[in-house]
Amino acid sequence: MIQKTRKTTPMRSVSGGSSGIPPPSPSLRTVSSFSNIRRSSHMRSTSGSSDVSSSSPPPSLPSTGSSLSSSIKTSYIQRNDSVRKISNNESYSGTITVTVRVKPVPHQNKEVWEYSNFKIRNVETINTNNDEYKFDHVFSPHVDNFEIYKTTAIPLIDKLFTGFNATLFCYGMTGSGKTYTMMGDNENPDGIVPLSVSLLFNQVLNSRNDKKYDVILSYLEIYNEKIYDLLDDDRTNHLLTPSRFTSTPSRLNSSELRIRDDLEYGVKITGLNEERCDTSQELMKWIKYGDSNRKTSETEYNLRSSRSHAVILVRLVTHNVIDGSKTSSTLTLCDLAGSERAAGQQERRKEGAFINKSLLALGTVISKLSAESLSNSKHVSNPMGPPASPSLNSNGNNHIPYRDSKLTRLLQPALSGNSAVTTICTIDPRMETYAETINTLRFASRAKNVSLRFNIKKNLSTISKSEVEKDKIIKELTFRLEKQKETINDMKLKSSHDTSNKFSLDNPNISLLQTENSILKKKLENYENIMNKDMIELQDSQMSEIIDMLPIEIGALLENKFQGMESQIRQFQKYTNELENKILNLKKQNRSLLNNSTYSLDKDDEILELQKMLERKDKIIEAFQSVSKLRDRALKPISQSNIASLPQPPPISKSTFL
Ligand SMILES: Nc1ncnc2c1ncn2[C@@H]1O[C@H](COP(=O)(O)OP(=O)(O)OP(=O)(O)O)[C@@H](O)[C@H]1O
Repeated sequence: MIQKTRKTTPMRSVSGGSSGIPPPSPSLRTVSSFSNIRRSSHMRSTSGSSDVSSSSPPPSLPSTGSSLSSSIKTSYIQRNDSVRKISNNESYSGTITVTVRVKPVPHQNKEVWEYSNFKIRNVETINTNNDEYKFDHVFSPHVDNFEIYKTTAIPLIDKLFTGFNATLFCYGMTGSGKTYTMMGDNENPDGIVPLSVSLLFNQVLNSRNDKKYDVILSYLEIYNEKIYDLLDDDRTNHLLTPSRFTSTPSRLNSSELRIRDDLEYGVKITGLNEERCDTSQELMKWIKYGDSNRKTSETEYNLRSSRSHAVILVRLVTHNVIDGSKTSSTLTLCDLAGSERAAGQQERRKEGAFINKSLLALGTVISKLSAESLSNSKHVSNPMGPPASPSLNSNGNNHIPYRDSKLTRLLQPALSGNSAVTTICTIDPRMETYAETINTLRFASRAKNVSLRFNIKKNLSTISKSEVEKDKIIKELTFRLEKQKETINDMKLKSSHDTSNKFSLDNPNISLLQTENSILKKKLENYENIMNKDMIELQDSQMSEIIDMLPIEIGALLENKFQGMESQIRQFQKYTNELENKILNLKKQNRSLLNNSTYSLDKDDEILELQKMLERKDKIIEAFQSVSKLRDRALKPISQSNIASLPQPPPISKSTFL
């Protein structure tokens, strides 16, 4: 495999001196946590000191290349002034902060924000024809990004600096202004993301001397229910083609990342690149680089619509110089893809289906959390009622279907209460989008009910020694594996050019390396399995993902086949049990006849004949069952969503059958 070509700059320690430790391979991927990414592929840090290997974006990207590769990085940025002090065990609890932003429409009367279908009553209230919705803030169309940033993002950055995770996501139909809110546009480039990044670095640079900070960026997208790294170098070469912003799938080289549960951090994304940034400009260049990798195409309502959910993760690691403690908090900024009606083109329809499916999953999660919160608050407000249970909703059902989509899996830690959460719901007020507006308002009002169930905990550094050691082994093995793959490739290449056939493909050196390589691979898998404590669960979820990906007809067919088989097996078991009993009885009778010296061989033949006959009948029953199941299926297709919840068939033991 060809090694990635990302450049590295010399490492520097806190004091500015070089550590002498070689930088990790830029192709190494790390295991990162969504809510609390705990390692950087380009940073090694121990308490009090750190060795940094910084990297710059690939040189092929003109806007990000030269200035970054030449920039000198320091490991920690000194603080000069005070950041609000809070104790380490302080916790925060609250509800999701919900704001609604109405997109301007041409020729709108700027005095009265009244549309044919709804009215902005005041800064907190929207009235539709039938309902009244209350939110934390309602922004009229004339309000600019800066105002929205002040109300929504500044409080989150404050939280971040006091050690809490903070999450902000934009939700709304396609073209309603999510990307505009998050990133701005060419005319107004200041969206929430650049403004927040700038504030964050401002705080870092003006902080007190007793704290040092690392700011580490990851950027991913969820496209068609797959997670991709937007900072992945592998994507650049083939993505920098004219087709980048078309709907042609362009992920030939980039690999899908896996998400897994993690006891400590909620969820982790394996292999996500991390970039340590020292300035807001540097961080924004990486984000722009990631944006250029993001999937966009044209929808009915947006010429350049985001076809993926984009998630920016900015991790702030705070090192307390005085007591040596380390706190890590993550700012998560999500620009979700917009919901839309079915598109004409097949590729687009598929994208739309995935987007709608994941937004539906998010809606369901929010709805369940909302019902749960309301139910709990009723219990709390009624002292005579049953005690509030944080994990049960009004139906006594505590299942929140986070696993129904990658998006909800990613947001699970935040929505389960390990982060302060703000959502900005954007609406396009035109009559033609009324149905979507109502959907968005309903989503927003449910989100408003969600109280973050558990107190949001600060993330003090608690990585165990064994975890660190395992990580180290995995890194080393991965590195060796990559190196050996390279050597094998080199040797193969040489052998194809070498007329003396010194390096022929059956060269023992190559075989030896290949064997060694497969052993390394096994070792690596083994270690990854050890790390991956919930491997079985993951495999289950992978299975259900595969089922989810299947076209609905195949899903329904499989489901019917499955049910048919299940029913047949049950009937077989029952039937053969009866047969066994009959035959046992006959044998008993025969034995007693034998004892009475009246035994006849005819009886044995009768039993055998009976067995054969029953076997034939089994087959007939089986055929009947298949036909009847197929008929049932044709008459009443079963929805795909039932597939996952089907019970497992009873175990079949050979002895059950004759
Ligand atoms: N508040 C606003 N003021 C001015 N222009 C806006 C505003 N909101 C959106 N727009 C413009 O509307 C168009 C669509 O907006 P945007 O791309 O942000 O929508 P979106 O919700 O991200 O859509 P999608 O889900 O399809 O990606 C853009 O040209 C954007 O500049």
